[in-house]
Amino acid sequence: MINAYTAEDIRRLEEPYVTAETYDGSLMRKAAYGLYKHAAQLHEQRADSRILVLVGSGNNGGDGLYAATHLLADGFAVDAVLLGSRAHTEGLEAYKDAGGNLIDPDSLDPSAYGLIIDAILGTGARGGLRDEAATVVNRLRTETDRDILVIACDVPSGVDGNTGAVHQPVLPADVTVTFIARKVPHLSAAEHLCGRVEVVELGIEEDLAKYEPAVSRLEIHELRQAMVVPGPYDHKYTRGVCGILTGSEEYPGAALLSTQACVNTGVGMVRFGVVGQLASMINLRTPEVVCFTSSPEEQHVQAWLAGSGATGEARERDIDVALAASEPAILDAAAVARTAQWVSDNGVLETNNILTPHAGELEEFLVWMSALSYSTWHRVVGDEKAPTRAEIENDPLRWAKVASSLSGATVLLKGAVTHIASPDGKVLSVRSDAHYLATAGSGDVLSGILGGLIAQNEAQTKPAPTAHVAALASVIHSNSALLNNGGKGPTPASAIVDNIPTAIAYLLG
Ligand SMILES: NC(=O)C1=CN([C@@H]2O[C@H](COP(=O)(O)OP(=O)(O)OC[C@H]3O[C@@H](n4cnc5c(N)ncnc54)[C@H](O)[C@@H]3O)[C@@H](O)[C@H]2O)[C@@H](O)CC1
Ligand SMILES: [K+]
Repeated sequence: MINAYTAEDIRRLEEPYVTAETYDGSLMRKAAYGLYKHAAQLHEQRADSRILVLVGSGNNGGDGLYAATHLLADGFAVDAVLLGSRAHTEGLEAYKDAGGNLIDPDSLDPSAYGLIIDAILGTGARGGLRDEAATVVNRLRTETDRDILVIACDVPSGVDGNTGAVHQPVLPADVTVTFIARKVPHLSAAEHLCGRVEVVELGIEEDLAKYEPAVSRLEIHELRQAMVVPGPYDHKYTRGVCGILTGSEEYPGAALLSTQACVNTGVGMVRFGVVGQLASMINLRTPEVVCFTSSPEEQHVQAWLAGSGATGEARERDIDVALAASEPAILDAAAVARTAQWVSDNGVLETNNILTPHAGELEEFLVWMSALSYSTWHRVVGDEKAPTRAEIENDPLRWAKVASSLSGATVLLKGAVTHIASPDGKVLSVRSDAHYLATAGSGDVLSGILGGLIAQNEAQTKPAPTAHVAALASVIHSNSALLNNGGKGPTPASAIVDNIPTAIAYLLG
């Protein structure tokens, strides 16, 4: 498991060391040395060009100035621009003593540089870049699209170290060098702005045990543990049965995609609750699916999937059956908002149920929760109003956690970085580089994969933790898209579905 902590917790961890009477500045020296080493290595790709260091007023700028001092000693051509109201005194002195050059922001010529060290704001930032710093970064942003590499010190400046919220303008980094441990932005909303993350240890990492990670990422061996692989004595019922109540006459595609995605996970059987004319369509596309027309309560399944493309009264009843069932349910699309009403009438769900909203659906869910379950809302959120979609997108970690806490269910909040929050407060994230995934139908495929994987786990005596299975589903979804032309071209939902078996085979190694 790879863990990330809030900037606040890391500051708390450092505090006793940096405020000790005997403190000799060694933490910053180690941090700056690590930054310098990575900068020198990255600069190899831009040999013969100059290095520009953007320096802010705090210790992040101090790291930048000390790293620049090391680079000067190695003979690199370095310029620094001071962009804060002041600069780290000893760092600036060391830089000047080494013959370091300070340049005026107005006379900055971006074309001279092959590498920028972004040391304007770190974990002490409040809000985004302002004034001259914002102007300079805005100018450089257009250049970095072309040919300048960027190394961020701790976090790309303008990114919130506690939440990952992005306050533009931000220089997207090729590499981010952070200290002690990853911070929230490195595994959350701002991850795509951080580039490759390098952690430099400062010798006080043992103290991390005193802090809870804010967000974690599963490694490949942990993902594999959540995958149920059949053995010689398995048969279709030991492999899990997933009951699917998706699609409608209005949206038949959601039913086609979710059932086929589920079948492609290797689940023992998919039972599909028919509405209208869906049976023939489903069976033409995926003959493996077993359709039923009786009440879902009469079916024996290990997991339910409901909500995707579900409109009309029959599907509304189906969503309520899935919510009330003792088996775990994947509650997608229309079922997300319905869950808010159900929870206010019946109390919270079990952890093994999974809500799978995108930010817009989560907004709707939270608006309903704040209106229908006000006392619970107040206990969890306080006096704050329900967030807008934009606010959720800027702090997905927090709002996924809130939704999980309010509903009792596991919440998988979809995005380029997907967050999976459990009611115990733990959050996993999954990064996807398959940006072509953002198309209609893609979510139906994810819900189908999730239904298949949950059903397979539930058929075991010891199922993997729900959040781990959700993370696995998200990874398989993204990898299935990447398998389509390496993710470099469009990946319609149908193409993702077709790649699921191969993505699973690759993941299992
Ligand atoms: N505490 C330590 O000993 C260590 C700190 N380290 C570095 O120090 C950084 C944290 O240092 P600081 O606490 O000084 O914080 P920062 O360097 O992030 O900056 C804080 C300074 O910027 C100002 N500021 C805050 N928000 C601003 C905004 N939006 N626009 C303009 N100015 C703003 C503040 O008034 C303050 O002067 C870390 O990110 C890391 O790079 C490392 O050297 C490791 C050791
Ligand atoms: K920075």
